[in-house]
Amino acid sequence: MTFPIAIIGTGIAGLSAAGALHAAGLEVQLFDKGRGSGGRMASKRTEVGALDLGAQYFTCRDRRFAEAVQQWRDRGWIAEWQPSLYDSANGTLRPSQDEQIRWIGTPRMSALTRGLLGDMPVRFSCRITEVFHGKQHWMLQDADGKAYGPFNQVVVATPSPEAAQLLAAAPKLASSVASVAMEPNWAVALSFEQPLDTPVDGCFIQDSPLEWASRNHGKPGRASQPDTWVLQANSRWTRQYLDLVKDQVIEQLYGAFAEMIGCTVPEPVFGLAHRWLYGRPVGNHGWGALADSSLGLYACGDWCLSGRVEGAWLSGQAVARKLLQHRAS
Ligand SMILES: Cc1cc2nc3c(=O)[nH]c(=O)nc-3n(C[C@H](O)[C@H](O)[C@H](O)COP(=O)(O)OP(=O)(O)OC[C@H]3O[C@@H](n4cnc5c(N)ncnc54)[C@H](O)[C@@H]3O)c2cc1C
Ligand SMILES: NC(=O)C1=CN([C@@H]2O[C@H](COP(=O)(O)OP(=O)(O)OC[C@H]3O[C@@H](n4cnc5c(N)ncnc54)[C@H](OP(=O)(O)O)[C@@H]3O)[C@@H](O)[C@H]2O)CC=C1
Repeated sequence: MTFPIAIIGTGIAGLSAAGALHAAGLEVQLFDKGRGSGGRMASKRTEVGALDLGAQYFTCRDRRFAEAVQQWRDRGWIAEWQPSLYDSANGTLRPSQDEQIRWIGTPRMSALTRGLLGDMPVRFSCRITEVFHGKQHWMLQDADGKAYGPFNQVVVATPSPEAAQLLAAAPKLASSVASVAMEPNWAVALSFEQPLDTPVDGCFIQDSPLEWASRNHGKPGRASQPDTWVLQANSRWTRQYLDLVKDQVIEQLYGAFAEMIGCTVPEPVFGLAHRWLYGRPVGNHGWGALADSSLGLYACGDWCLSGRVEGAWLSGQAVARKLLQHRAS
């Protein structure tokens, strides 16, 4: 008997895998602990509009990814962002324009994952805590003790530390997954009553607690928002202040931003902090995806390739290929 394939995680990796399996005629069932899709590409809805607190944009180097990106653009899910780019090092702010094409979801980052999800079946606000073998097939259990299944295969598309726990039924696979550590990042959004008097749309930052700052409302589709900026702390600073209360994180990163941006920065009228506990994988791996195909357990995510949107999407494609090849063999 055939049962659906469970996919845990509706970030870009999980949705890439789900789309490829669905296109191959297989039935999938998605789960996510979040209230919507996107994971680290999600946008937070706030009183000042939807804010991209995770991925800021994505670039495209792989030919297969380039084809998908063109389709997404044609469907209106993404648009090219042409920021006025700067860099800041040793307190010096300089223009740093380049030729790179940068894409963003429009009118918010999560528009892309909403589009990819389409009408595939999904259960949100459902934190899976266990993947276990029933009589013959895989079952899932959530944090409330509710069971789901049976499933023929399970694809775990979460950050590596969460995936390692879910894959405990395949110890060798779980130990490979657990070998990829992930670094945290604090992200802060600040809104100002009047637009800041600066030409900067995005800035790569060194020698500061911050590594990136960008004008959220300057991105395509977000013009109706007040002047809102997203600031991202580097992993070193984040590790040091991992448990700082949010108000203090906002205050400190506001201070670092005001020092860096080179114009008067009034008190913000809105501030929000978000901690990404598993923001960025340490190192790049050329794995594509990992699996114990004989057991029917699979894993994908940015941590299998590069810690970027493109790496996550490619990993989702790789896991789907592995699964389809095993079914065909
Ligand atoms: C602050 C920040 C800035 C970034 N900026 C960029 C950028 O500018 N450009 C770029 O290319 N990349 C950027 N990245 C990286 C990019 O966001 C990721 O590489 C990519 O989104 C990862 O996708 P994923 O599907 O592998 O994982 P995720 O997006 O993390 O998706 C995993 C999903 O699994 C769900 N999940 C986890 N555990 C469970 C569970 N137990 N049960 C159910 N669901 C679960 C989560 O809710 C999540 O939706 C950034 C990341 C961060 C944190
Ligand atoms: N958890 C995380 O915070 C996290 C952040 N990530 C950031 O994602 C972007 C995307 O990386 P990608 O390789 O797709 O884009 P870029 O080519 O734009 O940037 C790569 C790095 O190259 C430097 N860079 C690029 N353009 C410029 C420029 N015009 N001026 C100066 N520097 C530029 C910059 O690195 P450094 O700051 O010099 O170290 C870019 O970071 C990228 O910003 C990641 O930091 C990815 C994953 C997780």
